[in-house]
Amino acid sequence: MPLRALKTHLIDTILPVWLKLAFDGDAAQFVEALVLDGSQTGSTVVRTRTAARQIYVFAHAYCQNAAPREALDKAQIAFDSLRSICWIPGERPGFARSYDRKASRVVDPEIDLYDQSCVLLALAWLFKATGNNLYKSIADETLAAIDTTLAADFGGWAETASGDLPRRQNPHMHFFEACLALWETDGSHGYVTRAHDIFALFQTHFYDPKCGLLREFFGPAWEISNEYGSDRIEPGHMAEWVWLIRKYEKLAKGNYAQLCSDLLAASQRCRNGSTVPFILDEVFDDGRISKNSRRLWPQTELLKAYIAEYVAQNDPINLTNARELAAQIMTEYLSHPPYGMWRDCFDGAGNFIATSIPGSSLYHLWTLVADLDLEGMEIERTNKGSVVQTTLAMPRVASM
Ligand SMILES: O=P(O)(O)OC[C@H]1O[C@@H](O)[C@@H](O)[C@@H](O)[C@@H]1O
Repeated sequence: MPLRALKTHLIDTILPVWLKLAFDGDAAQFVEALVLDGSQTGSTVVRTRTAARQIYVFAHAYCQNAAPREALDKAQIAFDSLRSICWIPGERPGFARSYDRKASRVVDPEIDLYDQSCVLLALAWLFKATGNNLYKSIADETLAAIDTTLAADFGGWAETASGDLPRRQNPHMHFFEACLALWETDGSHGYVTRAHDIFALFQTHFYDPKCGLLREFFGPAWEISNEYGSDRIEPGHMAEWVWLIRKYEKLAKGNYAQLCSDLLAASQRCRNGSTVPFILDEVFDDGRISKNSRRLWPQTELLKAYIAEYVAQNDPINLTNARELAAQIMTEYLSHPPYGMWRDCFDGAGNFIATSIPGSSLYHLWTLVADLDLEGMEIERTNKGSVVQTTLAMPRVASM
């Protein structure tokens, strides 16, 4: 029962182990990454996005009754510390991109839409977990900062305050994710409007219907050109959009079944051989491999897409794919020492090549199981493979 095993492993083992090993009590902050033996002896620089994502995980897990003891306290302390160090007030406000958790000083003052988005996601769930209106008002302040500091021509937001190129879809995707979370947890008009705006941007610029692919990089007015790297495609993001669009579809009461099915098929094709269950980190739009490696996070996004498609369509193929991929993720990425950690990256030949255990992957693992309602998804089989419980009940997705 691989989906159940994965969910159990995440909640019973990975969350408590990570909370214990990756929270630096002296600095009141999570780490960017652990070194391969599971210790904190690496760099003390933390990206705002990584800190915010870990805060989000434990706040959301608290709401799902899945959090270890002290998780919400640590998430709140970490948010206080993040805000006190990284918030840059003034005419162009926002959260700085990274800081040194030991020295309590900003390292990279750039204001990046990606970081603001991860902070908003954390705030949505801190607000939901605690009911404290302070988090809601900081979310509104962050949204206003995005509109002020990252205002851009040609639709969407500038990805950075300095307006560097190429333009990127990825920060907009995470802004979309945060707006959906705030739509669900708070329902404020501003977040609903932004979610619609970003989805419109997806339809007009990010998704290229001519080739059925999601573009990552663009020119200043969303031009598609190899000069800006528009030929580089990330299969994990195509799967991630499937999961997000299925969430949006429910909130906005739309129907994007064909789009989701096309995106998932495009993502699935990006493998190094048809028998390999894992997708690659990056390919070119003509199918050539541009990065012959596979991190953990694209695999969790592919699994989320299979599950989202199964839940939306009750399509047994997606359930079979989900179970098989869950089993492979457990075996390849999650079953090695140090206990409760993950192996984050492999090369094309299957060699383990990660040099750290990045905290950003905890977010991908958690979002995989957060809404996973196993009822109807795991069927007991006898040793001979005959099905004991024969009906595939339509799974319920836990509401927030
Ligand atoms: O590369 P790090 O920061 O570990 O992030 C892990 C990945 O998270 C995903 O959500 C994507 O947005 C990727 O672009 C990103 O690479």
